[in-house]
Amino acid sequence: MCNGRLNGHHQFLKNFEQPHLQNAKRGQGRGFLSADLQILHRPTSRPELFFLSPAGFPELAMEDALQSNSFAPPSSAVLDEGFVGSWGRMKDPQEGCSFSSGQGQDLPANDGDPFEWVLCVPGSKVVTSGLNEISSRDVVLFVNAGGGVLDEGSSLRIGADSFFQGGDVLRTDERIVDAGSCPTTLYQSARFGNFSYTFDGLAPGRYFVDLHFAEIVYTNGPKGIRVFNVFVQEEKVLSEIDIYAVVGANKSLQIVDVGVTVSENGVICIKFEGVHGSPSVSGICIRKAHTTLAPLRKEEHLLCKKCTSAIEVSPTQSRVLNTKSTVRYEKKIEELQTLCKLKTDECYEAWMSLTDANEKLEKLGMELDTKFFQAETLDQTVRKQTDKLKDVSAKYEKDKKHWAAALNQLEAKIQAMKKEQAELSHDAHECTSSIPQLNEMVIGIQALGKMKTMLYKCVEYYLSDVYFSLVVSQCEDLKLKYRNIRVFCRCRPLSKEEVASGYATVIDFEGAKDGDLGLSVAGSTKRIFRFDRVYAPKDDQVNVFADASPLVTSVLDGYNVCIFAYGQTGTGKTFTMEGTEQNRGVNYRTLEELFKVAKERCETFSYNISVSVLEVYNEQIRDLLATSPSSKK
Ligand SMILES: Nc1ncnc2c1ncn2[C@@H]1O[C@H](COP(=O)(O)OP(=O)(O)OP(=O)(O)O)[C@@H](O)[C@H]1O
Repeated sequence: MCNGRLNGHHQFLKNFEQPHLQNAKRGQGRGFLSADLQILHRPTSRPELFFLSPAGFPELAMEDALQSNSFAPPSSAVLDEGFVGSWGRMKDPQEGCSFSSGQGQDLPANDGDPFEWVLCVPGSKVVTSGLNEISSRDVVLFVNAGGGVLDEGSSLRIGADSFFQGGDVLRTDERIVDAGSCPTTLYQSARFGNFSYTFDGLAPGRYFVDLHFAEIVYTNGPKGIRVFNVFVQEEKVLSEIDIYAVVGANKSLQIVDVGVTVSENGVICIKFEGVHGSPSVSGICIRKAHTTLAPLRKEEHLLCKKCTSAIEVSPTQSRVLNTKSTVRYEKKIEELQTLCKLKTDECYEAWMSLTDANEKLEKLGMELDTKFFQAETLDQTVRKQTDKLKDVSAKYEKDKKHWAAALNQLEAKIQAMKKEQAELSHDAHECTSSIPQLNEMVIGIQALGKMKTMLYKCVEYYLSDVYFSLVVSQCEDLKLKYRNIRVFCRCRPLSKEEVASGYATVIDFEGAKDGDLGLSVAGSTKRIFRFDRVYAPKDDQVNVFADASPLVTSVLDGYNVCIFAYGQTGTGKTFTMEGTEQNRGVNYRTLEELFKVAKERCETFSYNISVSVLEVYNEQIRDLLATSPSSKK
């Protein structure tokens, strides 16, 4: 914003004598209308122009002012203590003009803020672009903070870091620029952290302290990352210094001529206090002040944070600034108090909300515990069930193996039985075809036909002894010859008509289960007839077929079988063989059994079944299924 010191000793007028200012004074540049204009130019990479006019601020053509290269930068500028007038400021012409102005002691401000200042001891100054040669004669002590001895052939000898308490060491190999007469290596090391220096053994008197800084860690900033205060003999000499903000990284920054008085104890104590981040220092130089210092004027030095210029202000200006600062800080305090109340309210609300949330959380925690317990119980149950399942699975696997083995054995047995059956079947066929007595069997059947006649006679003549003996003897004879012939006797119950007519049964079924049939005729002794089996009236169709069914299986095994019913008219032949639809007789049941067994054996045997229906009547055979009358016989 402004360059050099405004020392308030009428140099204002002196500067007016300088050629470049005279040019401006004379208004030789286009648009300079006021003869009382003072132009201060800061020779930095970001040029800014600072205009002062004790007799009212002129209307300037800013572009003209910027384009005017006729003036050289002054080494210092002046602001008179009694200065009453106008000021103006113009920033960075490369980025476009911005302009502000003010009146009288209302010095140029930075964005409306009166001063952002960091240097606060009288007499000291900031050097940002290298220090002029330091006279080694004046140097009492020079330490390289964080580093070793620096000689480098110059007359100035810088000692190794000492007299410090606390802190750590920083180093860099980066190149340091703008070190001036000091060796650049001085700035390549630093002491940082929580530290202080106590220099002792000094003769009482006045000294100057120079502080050397460089930002070698946060080389990309940002601003504000390392801000700190410096105290010399408990007096704050630097307030909120931000090295990076002032000079950037790897560049020297020096605060020189910090005046200090050493008392009888011979000690200079320098303390560093971090505001943001850790403080750091690269070097400390203590020089003897040879001249008797004039009594300190109550002036203050200000440093613009943006342009790093040191500004020396008078007590009057300082008072104005202090008042403004006080007002500003009071306003800020008020704002902060309001903000604080707001935050307190917010905190209370947040606290209430937190309490509520805690209660809910506690409740949820209890629910969680319950759920956890339930889950544990379920887990145990599941584990038990799993164990049981494992047992069952193991048992199942064992049984499976057992039954698989048993099945294999059974299959082997079945195979063996099938083979045996096939052999037997084969044998049976051979046997059937080679039965030598087949003709005799036919004769036997014919004999049975004769028996029919005899039985008729038996029944008609109430079974006379002669016939009966004949039948019995012939039966015995047939039994001996043909053991496969069985004779069953079935006696039907008396019909309703017979009962109504007063008939009574003459048959005694006492020995029926042994195959004996007794006839009780009045006036004569009881006669016994023997059969393979006798069916009483109470025996039904199922009982009768139970004895016939094994013969059916014999048929499918290859044997010839003949079942026929024989008897007097009305004795129940048709009922026994055919039966009724609801109560099937032997014929139907035989066919059912035939098909059933044939189906069971279908994988082993294939059967052809044919049916013929014949009527034998009066020695005549008639085909009941014949379609034409001629083929009936
Ligand atoms: N066991 C029985 N139980 C009940 N009723 C029977 C029984 N046997 C036969 N009957 C009945 O007796 C009657 C005569 O029977 P069925 O017609 O079967 O005799 P049949 O010997 O065939 O006669 P035919 O030689 O004249 O044809 C029929 O009404 C029949 O229902």
